[in-house]
Amino acid sequence: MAASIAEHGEDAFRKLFKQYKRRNPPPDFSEVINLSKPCKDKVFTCELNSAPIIEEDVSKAGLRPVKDWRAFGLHGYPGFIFICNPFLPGSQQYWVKQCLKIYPRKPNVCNLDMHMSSVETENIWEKSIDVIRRKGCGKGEPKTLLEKLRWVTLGYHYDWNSKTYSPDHYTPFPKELHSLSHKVAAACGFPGFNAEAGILNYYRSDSSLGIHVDESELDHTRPLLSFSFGQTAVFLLGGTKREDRPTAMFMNSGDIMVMSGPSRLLYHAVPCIVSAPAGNMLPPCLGQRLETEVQDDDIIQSVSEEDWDVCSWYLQTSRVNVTVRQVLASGQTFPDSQASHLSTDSCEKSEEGKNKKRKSESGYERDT
Ligand SMILES: O=C(O)CCC(=O)C(=O)O
Ligand SMILES: [Fe+2]
Repeated sequence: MAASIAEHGEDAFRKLFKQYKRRNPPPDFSEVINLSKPCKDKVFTCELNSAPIIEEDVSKAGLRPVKDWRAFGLHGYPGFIFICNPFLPGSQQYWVKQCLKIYPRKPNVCNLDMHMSSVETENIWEKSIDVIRRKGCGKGEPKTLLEKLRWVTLGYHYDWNSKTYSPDHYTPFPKELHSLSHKVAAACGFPGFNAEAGILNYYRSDSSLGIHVDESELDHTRPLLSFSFGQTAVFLLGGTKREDRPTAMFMNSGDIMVMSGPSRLLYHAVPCIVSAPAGNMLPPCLGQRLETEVQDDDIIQSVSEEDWDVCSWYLQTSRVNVTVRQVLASGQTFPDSQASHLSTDSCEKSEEGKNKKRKSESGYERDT
C-alpha cells in the first residue's frame, strides 16, 4: 500500500493535489507515470485472462482481442489494473457519442436537474447543437447545456447528499455499457460482473475532482471500472488513509482502470486536466474511423459525421470519465434502512473550504 508520509501543516495527498491543480506557474508533470510509454520501477505487466470471453464478443464491443491489451499493475497497489486504450480504432467515437448524446437523456439524472425543470433539461444534446450551429460557441456566448453538464448517473442513481444508492431510484442501466463492463471485468478476473450503477463525470479544461473513496456500493468485492475519453487527466491514487501520499499517473483517452481487491477502497482524485498542445487538440486515437463495417449484432455502431463534429468540438477542451459499479452482491437486496450505509468520510469537502458548492449540484467535490 502507498506509504503514509505526514508532512507538517498539509498532508501529502492534499499537497500533491494542489500542486497539480495549480495554473501559474504550470505544474511539473515529470513525476507523473505515463503507462502508455515503457516505464520500469513502479509498473509491472499484468497477464489478463482471455479464456472467459469469446473473442468475437470483445470486438463487437469495440475492443481489441484481450491478448493484445497492454495491462499494467502498480507495485504497492494490489488489485489495481491499468489497461492502455484497448479500444479498436474508431470505436471510442461510439462510446463518446453515447456519453454526450444518449446517456444525459431522461430518465437518467444529471447535475442540471438539481436546479432546472425536467422540461428544461430534456434533450440536452438537441438544445445544445441548435445553439452551436446557430451562433457558434465563441467566448462571450452563453454556455450550452452540454458545456454545463458535470455529471450524469445511470442505473441506481447515486444520491450525493446521503451518499447512498436506493432501490426507489433506479432506471434501466444501458445494456451496451453493461456488456462492455462485463467483458472488461471478466478479462480482469471478475466474471459475472453486473453493472448496476454508473457515474459519468464531465470535465472541462479547468475541472478537478476532489479526494474521495467510492464506498457506497454494498459489495466491495466487485471491482470499480473507469473509462476515460477525450483530454488527458492526472489521476492520483492514494492509500486507505486520506492523507497517504498518492501516486500520480496520466489517464489518456481510451484508457481503462480497474480498482479491485485491496485497491477498491483507496482514496483517489483528479487534480487537473492536461491541456492538449495547441494545434493538436484531439488525441489522435479519437480521430480514427472504424476500419470495418459494423454488423447489425455489433454493440458499437458508427457515428454520423454530424454527431462526431459536435463530439469532437466538445472534446477539444473536455474529458469524459465513466465509472461503472456493481452495487449489490449477487442475490443481495437493499437493507430496509439505508441509514447504516451513510458514509462519514467518502467525499472531500471543497478544497480549503473555498468555492463551497451544493453537493447535489457538483457531485464529488468538484471545481470548474
Ligand atoms: O474521472 C476519473 O478518472 C475518476 C472519477 C471518479 O473517481 C469517480 O467517479 O468516482
Ligand atoms: Fe471515484
